[in-house]
Amino acid sequence: MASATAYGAMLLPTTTSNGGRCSPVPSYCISNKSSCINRKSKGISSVAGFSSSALSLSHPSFTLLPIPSLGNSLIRCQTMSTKEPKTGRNLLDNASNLLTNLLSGGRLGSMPTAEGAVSDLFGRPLFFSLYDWFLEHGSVYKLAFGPKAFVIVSDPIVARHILRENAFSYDKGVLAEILEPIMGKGLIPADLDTWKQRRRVIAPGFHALYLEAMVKVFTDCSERTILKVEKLLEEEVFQGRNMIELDLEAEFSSLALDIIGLGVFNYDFGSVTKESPVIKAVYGTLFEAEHRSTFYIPYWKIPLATWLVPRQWKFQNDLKVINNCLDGLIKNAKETRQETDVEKLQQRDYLNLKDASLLRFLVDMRGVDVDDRQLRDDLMTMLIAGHETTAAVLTWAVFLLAQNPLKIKKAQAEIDSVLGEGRLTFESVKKLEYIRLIIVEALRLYPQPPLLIRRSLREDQLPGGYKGDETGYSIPAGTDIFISLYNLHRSPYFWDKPNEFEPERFQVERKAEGIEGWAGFDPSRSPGALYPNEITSDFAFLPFGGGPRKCVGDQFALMESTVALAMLLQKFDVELKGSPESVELVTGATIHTKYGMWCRLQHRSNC
Ligand code: HEM
Repeated sequence: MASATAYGAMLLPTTTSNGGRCSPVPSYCISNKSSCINRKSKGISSVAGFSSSALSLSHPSFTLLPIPSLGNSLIRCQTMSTKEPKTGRNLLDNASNLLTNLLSGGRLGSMPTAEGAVSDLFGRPLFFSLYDWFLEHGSVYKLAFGPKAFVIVSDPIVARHILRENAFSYDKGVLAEILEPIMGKGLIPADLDTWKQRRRVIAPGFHALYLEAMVKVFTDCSERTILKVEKLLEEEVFQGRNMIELDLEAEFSSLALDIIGLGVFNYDFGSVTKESPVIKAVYGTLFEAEHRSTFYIPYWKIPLATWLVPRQWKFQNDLKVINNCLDGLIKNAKETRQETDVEKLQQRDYLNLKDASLLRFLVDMRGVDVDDRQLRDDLMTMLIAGHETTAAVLTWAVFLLAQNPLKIKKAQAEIDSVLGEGRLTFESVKKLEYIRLIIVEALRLYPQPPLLIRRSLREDQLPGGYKGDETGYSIPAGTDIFISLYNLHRSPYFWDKPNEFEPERFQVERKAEGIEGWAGFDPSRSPGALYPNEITSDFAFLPFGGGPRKCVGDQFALMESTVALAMLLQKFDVELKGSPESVELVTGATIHTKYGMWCRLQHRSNC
């Protein structure tokens, strides 16, 4: 995915980069959105070549702005500030920066300014530039880009102010504009009044017994993936080979789709093993959402575009297929409604319910007679929000692990001692501490989405943050802000060895050491939490955002990823098919690969 509009990205071409590490010569591959769409392939490539059909992913809660694609240098050596500053500015750049200052940038007063050149969008990944500018200008700076200015925030104190302390002075700006045609009044793009009503109803749906029941859904679905791999391996053994090559990103995408369908509306897409018109429509919709987020003009608003532009026509058809499917599920749930108080709903015997889904919970809640349209928007939002993000976390966790065989062994040793050959349960998730930390460390290095988007509804005074202006920065109403989770999670001020894959880091307290206004990282600050979060890190670690708009599905997604990864490593050894450098990255709402995460899998050698 890519850049700046719908998911925050609006208007920029996607850049791609190699995902390799420690290669001396960075090389960037820039391509337009459509060519950067992920490929979903079913099956294996036994030695070379892989077949693929189009797929794309996106978590709609966010997305990026004129965005950032990861520069390979970002990934390379997992460090970022390595490139020569760009010096040459062409006529277009100068004109565009002049416009910026005239039209909007000037209103941001004394804030440090990074002058983005329009040519940067094409010449180097903007994401890489955002990190460089952070190191150069500090953790709150103005990015003057063309006729627009954006404020880039890479500091926990400032992020806390925007997301929690003054949360209702901000909305999702351009992100909401792009997602509204797809998600209607779902939580992400909803207006404040609708959001308040629906959040109050949806959040209690992710209660403890529901999550416990979901662990069974996670294991059942992961088992299908494991069986599929086993079967493919068996076929290879017949041919005298003991390993297969598989695009794990595509497999995780199917797995996450099956899980979200069952968990949210009790619908089995069965996408691990088959294709269907509904599955195709889901991927088609995600593709369009991603395209919108990266295109220069809101072409979908052009009168008659729906009828005249073939891709718009297809998009409307895809939406219709999904909506029909969701409408059928809603109708069925309403016909079998058993109205119950929330407290009683939360105490149902979820492990033995035929339908433990969130839809059932929402429909059965007493006193909430929500119309079908709103329910459909809620389901669509969660389908999109919960799918690609989780698939991406698993993909990057495997990418990082595959480069650290010792950490794979350590993870497998934990799995053996907790599970042996046995089946995973809710109780075992609690014991799989190292696997859980691998998941959060993957989210630290590859946050999904890498940026959060906000627009100020009124004038505000941002804090200066660490090393910033002591008096802070005043911003006018209408300021577009990007909280760069990527910068925040790799900030040298808040993390030791920020670019290294070190799951163990979360076990150790990190004192604030003179950083005024930041409480440091302290695992004991959130007693009982299974995973580090924005509270334990005081907003230095924000993979699910923070404050009132924090992700509602965070525990669902974390447990899902923990289960899927543990079950994979319980059975198989995994390595990358090619070098890490050959994994090209594409960014947008989430960070994904250009051609898939091709891995070699074989039965474990050490069990
Ligand atoms: C690893 C997986 C996931 C990640 C990294 C993730 C990340 C996020 C982030 C960062 C936000 C906040 C966006 C903002 O402040 O602008 C968010 C919001 C949201 N997420 Fe997730 N998410 C994940 C999985 C899920 C799942 C599984 C669901 C539902 C089943 C879900 C549903 C939502 C919803 C509905 C919101 C909007 C909340 C609101 O505005 O009240 N997400 N997510």
